[in-house]
Parts: sequence; C-alpha cells; structure tokens
Amino acid sequence: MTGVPAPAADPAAHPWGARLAAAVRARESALLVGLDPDPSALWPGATPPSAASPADAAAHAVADHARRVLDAVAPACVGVKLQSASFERLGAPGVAALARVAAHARDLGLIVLLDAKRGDIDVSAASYAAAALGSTPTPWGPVEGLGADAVTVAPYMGRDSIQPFADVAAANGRGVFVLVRTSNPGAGDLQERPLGDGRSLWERTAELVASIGTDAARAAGPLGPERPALDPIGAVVGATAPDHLERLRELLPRAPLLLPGVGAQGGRVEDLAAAFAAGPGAGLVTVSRSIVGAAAPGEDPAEAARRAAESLRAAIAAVAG
Ligand SMILES: O=c1ccn([C@@H]2O[C@H](COP(=O)(O)O)[C@@H](O)[C@H]2O)c(=O)[nH]1
Repeated sequence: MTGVPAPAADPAAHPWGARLAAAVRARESALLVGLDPDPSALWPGATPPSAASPADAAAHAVADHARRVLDAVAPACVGVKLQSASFERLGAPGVAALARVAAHARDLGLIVLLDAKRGDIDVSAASYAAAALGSTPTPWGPVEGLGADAVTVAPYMGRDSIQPFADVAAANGRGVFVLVRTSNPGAGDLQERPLGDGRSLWERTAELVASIGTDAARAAGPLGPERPALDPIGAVVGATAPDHLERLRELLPRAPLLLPGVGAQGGRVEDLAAAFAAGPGAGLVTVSRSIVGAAAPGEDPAEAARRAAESLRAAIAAVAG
C-alpha cells in the first residue's frame, strides 16, 4: 500500500498540507495508531537478547512490541503517533528503539508523528525542531534528527517558541501540531479560561496557530489558487470536547486537526464530523489504548488490534464522508 509521499529535494514544492492530504487519500484512512509502550504491559512474546542490561532488554522488547503492533494495524492506518517519553524513559537504548520503530513505520508507508509536546525559547525550540523534523549542521557534516513527519508542540511560551518549528517544518516539507484544546480533564484549568476580551485561552491559541499557519503558507508561495487546502501548522483538539469543534474549524479553516481522546478517554468518532469538513487530512484521529489493548483475555492481541483499527477506520470514513 502506498503511503505519505516523501519530501522531495525541493520541500517547498511538496508542502506538508499537500503530502498529508495525499497520504489520507492513498491509504483511505484518517486513523493514526498511538504507541505509548509500557515495558510492563507489552504484547507477550518479546525475547530480549540474553545478558542484556535492563535498559537494553526493555528497549528491545518495546521495539519488538511496537513493530508487531504496526505490522498488525498498518493497513487500516495513515500514520503512527509515537509518544516520545515512552521510549525516552529507557535512556539511550529507548531513543535508539524510537528511531528503529519510526524507520519501520516509514517502511510500512505510514506518516510518523512524534508526540513530544515541545515548548521552549526560540534558540532551544530550534534544537528541538531539528531533532524531530530536520538536521543539525556540524563541523563534521549535517547530522539527521529522527526524521519524523510532524511533531506536537506546547504553545504556552508563545509565538516565538512555535516559529522555529514552523520554519524547520517548512524547510523540510514537515508538519507541526500545536496543543489548542487538549483531551484531558485538566484542559479546563487554563485552556477554558476567559481572557479579558471574553474569548477563551483556547480560542486565542487557535488564532495564533491560524496566523502562524498562514505566514508559513505565504512563505511557501503566493496565497493564490495553488495554495494547498491545508496549512503546515495544525492543532491538537481533544475528541472529548466535540462541542468546540465547529468554533475551532471556524478559527482554523485550513489547519489539520489531530484528535486524541477517542475510546479510553470517552471521545466518540461519531461526534467529530466538524473536524473533517476541510477535506482529506483535515481531521486525523489518533487512538492508542483502544487499539493496542483491544484484546479480551485469551484473545490474540494482534488480531484484536487489527479488528479495532479497521473498525475505527471505517467509522471515521463514515463520519468524514
Ligand atoms: O490532548 C491530548 C494530547 C495528546 N494525548 C496523547 O494521546 C495518547 C492517549 O491515547 P489513548 O487513545 O487515550 O490511549 C497519549 O499519548 C497522550 O499523551 C492525549 O491523550 N490528549
């Protein structure tokens, strides 16, 4: 099955929005499988090399688990969301496992989204962006980062903390998803707060994302009819607050929306129609536990995951139209 078109030598000619839409069309899926591997709750069957250190053994088992999940569910998915800390917590072997899993996902034709929720001042943000989406020039030659197709970014530090991600993404034909209205109960603590002008913090964040996205699209070329339907800067919008989706789409008419929170957190695909209104790639549903942990006791986890992913793919297609 075909996957995300590779960024060409001239990434500006193949911007992220167009690549993403093409991938969703080619794979007939807007589903990302989420991988948040817990070394104590992996699918049975991983056999680490003997005499490995705990970190090496755990990283080997995590990578083997992730590879088997991807092999089972890839046909129903357009991409994978790799939760960075689940790998980083195993130290250097965990980071190496993350890179191997990302490479395997690419071999299967999947978009690789690094869920790292980065956010720092401009100079450090540029390093994080290079690590996820780009490369770093060194006196010994350029050093490639993870080579993810997209990364999640926390907006708390403002425009100048997001801009380096937008710049590195644009230079490499990659994408960025900014946390706008998250799926967790604590989203209410800050994101729902009204600002002085009556708008909520998530509405203001959405406006900021739209503005950075428009600037990025303008930098890639004139904003004429050639402009891709989707901007390179997207938003993370929890499926647990579907009442906000119409307003979010109004504020973010061209942003790809990444929708976590379906299944284990209570969100439902049927409530997400507004997210898909801007065409293929406009809404991406990411599901972790309800796919990877779909098996009933005694059931084959791979077969259960495959069925869960296929059923989610079909449910999304029915809603997206
Ligand atoms: O608002 C957000 C942003 C990110 N996540 C991430 O998604 C998965 C949880 O997936 P389940 O399908 O609920 O198992 C995890 O990686 C979170 O960090 C989120 O849940 N909400």
